[in-house]
Amino acid sequence: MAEDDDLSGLLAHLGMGLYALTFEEYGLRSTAALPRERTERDALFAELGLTPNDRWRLDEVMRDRAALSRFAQLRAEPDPFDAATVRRQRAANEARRAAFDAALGAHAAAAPVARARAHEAFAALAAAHEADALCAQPVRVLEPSAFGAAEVASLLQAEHVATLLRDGLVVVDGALNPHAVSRARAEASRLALQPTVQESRRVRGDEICWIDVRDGSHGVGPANPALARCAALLVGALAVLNDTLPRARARSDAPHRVMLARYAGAAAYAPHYDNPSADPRASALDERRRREWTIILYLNAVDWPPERGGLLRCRRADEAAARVDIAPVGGRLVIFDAQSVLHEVLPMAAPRDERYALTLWSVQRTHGDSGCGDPGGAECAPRDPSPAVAVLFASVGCALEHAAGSSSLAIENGEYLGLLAGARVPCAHAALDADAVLAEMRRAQHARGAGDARDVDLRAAEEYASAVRRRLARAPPVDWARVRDGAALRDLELSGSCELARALAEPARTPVLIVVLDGYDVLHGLTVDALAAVALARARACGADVARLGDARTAVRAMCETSRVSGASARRLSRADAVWVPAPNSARALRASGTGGRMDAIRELPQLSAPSPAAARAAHARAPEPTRPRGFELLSILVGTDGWHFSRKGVDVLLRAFRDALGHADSRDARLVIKVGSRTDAERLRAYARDAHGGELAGLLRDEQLVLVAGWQSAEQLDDMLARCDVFVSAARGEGWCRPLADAMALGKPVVGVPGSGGPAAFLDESVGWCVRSSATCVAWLPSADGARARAVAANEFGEWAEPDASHLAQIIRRLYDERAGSADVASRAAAAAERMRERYSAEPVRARLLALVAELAATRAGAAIGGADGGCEGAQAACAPRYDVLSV
Ligand SMILES: O=C(O)CCC(=O)C(=O)O
Ligand SMILES: [Fe+2]
Repeated sequence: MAEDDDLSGLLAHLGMGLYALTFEEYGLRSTAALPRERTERDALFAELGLTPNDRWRLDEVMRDRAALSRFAQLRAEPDPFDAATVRRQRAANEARRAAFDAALGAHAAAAPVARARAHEAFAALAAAHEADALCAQPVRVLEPSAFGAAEVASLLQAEHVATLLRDGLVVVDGALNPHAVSRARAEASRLALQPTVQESRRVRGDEICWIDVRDGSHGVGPANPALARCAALLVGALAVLNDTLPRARARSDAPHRVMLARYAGAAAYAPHYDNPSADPRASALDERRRREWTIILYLNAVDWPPERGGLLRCRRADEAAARVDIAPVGGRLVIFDAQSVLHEVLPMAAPRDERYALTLWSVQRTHGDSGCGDPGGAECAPRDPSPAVAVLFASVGCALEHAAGSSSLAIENGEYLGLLAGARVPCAHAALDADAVLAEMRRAQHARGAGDARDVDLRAAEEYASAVRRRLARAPPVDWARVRDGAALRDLELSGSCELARALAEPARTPVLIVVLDGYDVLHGLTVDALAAVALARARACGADVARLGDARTAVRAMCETSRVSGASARRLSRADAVWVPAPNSARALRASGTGGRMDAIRELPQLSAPSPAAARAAHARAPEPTRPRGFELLSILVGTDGWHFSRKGVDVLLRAFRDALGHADSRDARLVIKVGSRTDAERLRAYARDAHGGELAGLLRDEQLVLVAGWQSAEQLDDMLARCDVFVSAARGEGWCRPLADAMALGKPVVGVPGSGGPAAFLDESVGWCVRSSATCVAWLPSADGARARAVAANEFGEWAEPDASHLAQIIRRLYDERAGSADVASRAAAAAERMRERYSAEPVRARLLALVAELAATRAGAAIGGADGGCEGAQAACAPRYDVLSV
């Protein structure tokens, strides 16, 4: 009965939550969803074993509720916008509400079914998170280090390896002397460790950080020599193991980092496999699937008795009965098969006790990896050749943005190219001519006839092309050398003798050319087909094989800063074979915009946030200073201050919150530094601060608390600005990603941001920064910088973005100012931020993701949809005919 009660109680209590998720699954946006109170929700989440990521998703559902109540208010308020817009908005909201109510009715009638579905949905969520874990497990394959191997060789004997192969597990004691163990433990106890975000505390109670095997450093922190020595021991153990394994057994590689874990008191780790390949829910993309051996070194007292607890309990997969409990004795080395040994960590007896372990997971070699020690050996049997892929990044907007003084597209293209080139994938970059693309659009339309022009908005394309023309005429030629990783772009710029053409000419294999276009161009009116045709013509002009070009696949890198884009833009995007977006909010926005068939090929490709070593050092030198002789600096970075950018970046909210928090006599040493685009942008913002709201903000200018930095800043200068500030803040309403926020986190800066704005929800939460509360609001160009109430937009066109809570932001700013002498909380969130960014968005994980996407695209037949229900092609014709005619330009 208790169970029944439990169930119905849970259902009554959770019922709405379950509905919410089910609705979301159906693409319906729900209102009444989860318990209102945060504590209640947290209890519920804990009960369901949900991770913080799940919570974000569910909280988003909650925000929908806020959106609807805001719409209800709108109805009562005098029209803030023009009457027709509001009428359209209301009609859309009524329709949404009606759809929701109908669906709610249907689901209420089928509560048990809903519950079962919700469980499925949770399972799917869990699986999705494991896919996300791809980003959390970067792998850089090193040559097995010689350091440590010699000492390990005498330790790890042939009989140990025999035991390992027989039982899947071996324990080697005394791998490290007690003195070295206690030095490493002392270093470990000084590091800021964090719970993992993937698992709930119930599954896994330890706190961890990743240690660089070269110098024992953690994030941007200093080297830890004793830990480095332990890491070298682990790497050495792997090298010896590789040397001793029989020929038939595959070798595996050392990772570039090892995991330090601390368990305190009752913290435990539920039974699991370190390599989840056998788990049907494990995502195919989960990098943990590549784990071969788990090698653990314990850093505890050398006389740890079993009664003290904290035992590692292992079971072989095939012999459930053969259980072995291993005490975490200092200097003890445990090696086991990551795929077949089920194991758990038991709690310790004393609540205040602690236990440290350093773990290395060796990485299975994949097809095409180099480093195979014995080319004739059985483990080196020939494998499937990797597809011969060449990748061309082509963009109009890249040059345009550069000309406008903002270089983010150029930076990103440069970075992605750098990553591909580093993996020896032939690639190139082409800055396209907007007028050529426009001409191709006209030609194609003429050829097709006017009937097929649904998504072709020639007028928008013409406007865009002429904006590009005007801007480029005024700007100096693109100087790639000034762009971060510009060298990669410059060297790879498509030119007379290009590597791309050579790769495509390779006769032995069928190469696949993947053209990556910028969503920016497509959103502004250019079509994927026309962009691709011009890009391919460029490739042809430098000697690429025409017949093979026609089979090119296209991917568009796109992001959305609102919860929808126009239907026409979305349809244009959906002409690509895949759309790569930085974060889930863009995927949701595109799906919500009715993009049609190919939109199941939306994939996440995060941006890279890898600070230059100099910036990382500068930021680190700045962070722990106990006193701040030069006051307190809050930094924000904007693209521009025209109505759209001003509103989107929440500049009004930021200024107000800063004034409320720190515009007082006791905090005049605080400055808000805002980096804007051009000098005009700076002037506009200055005028706003002087005049808006009856001059309430003017004091910030008078007291020099508001500092504006305008004009081109090189990547180094931007890094330097980020490194120098005390806190980075974004008050944005809508973000596709928010690169400056991500970069500041990667530098280990305390950051404040608005997860509700979209992109930042992918990487910002309370464990790594400060989150400003927000509620959903319809997208409108709110009061622009020049004071005019500019355009309001039909909610149906752009949907919603976030309205940050200015008083909450002010509270956070004040608190960070008060704690600027460096509280443990500030330091630990900042360190966790650096670690998270390194785990997910440094070169290795982003490269792995990019390569996986390229491989996925290459594996599809031309014209076939990726990831579609049938996985087949859209029509026989599409599958057989080359997708593109190649122009002769
Ligand atoms: O610390 C241990 O004994 C094992 C920890 C573990 O199983 C893991 O981190 O995967
Ligand atoms: Fe484990």
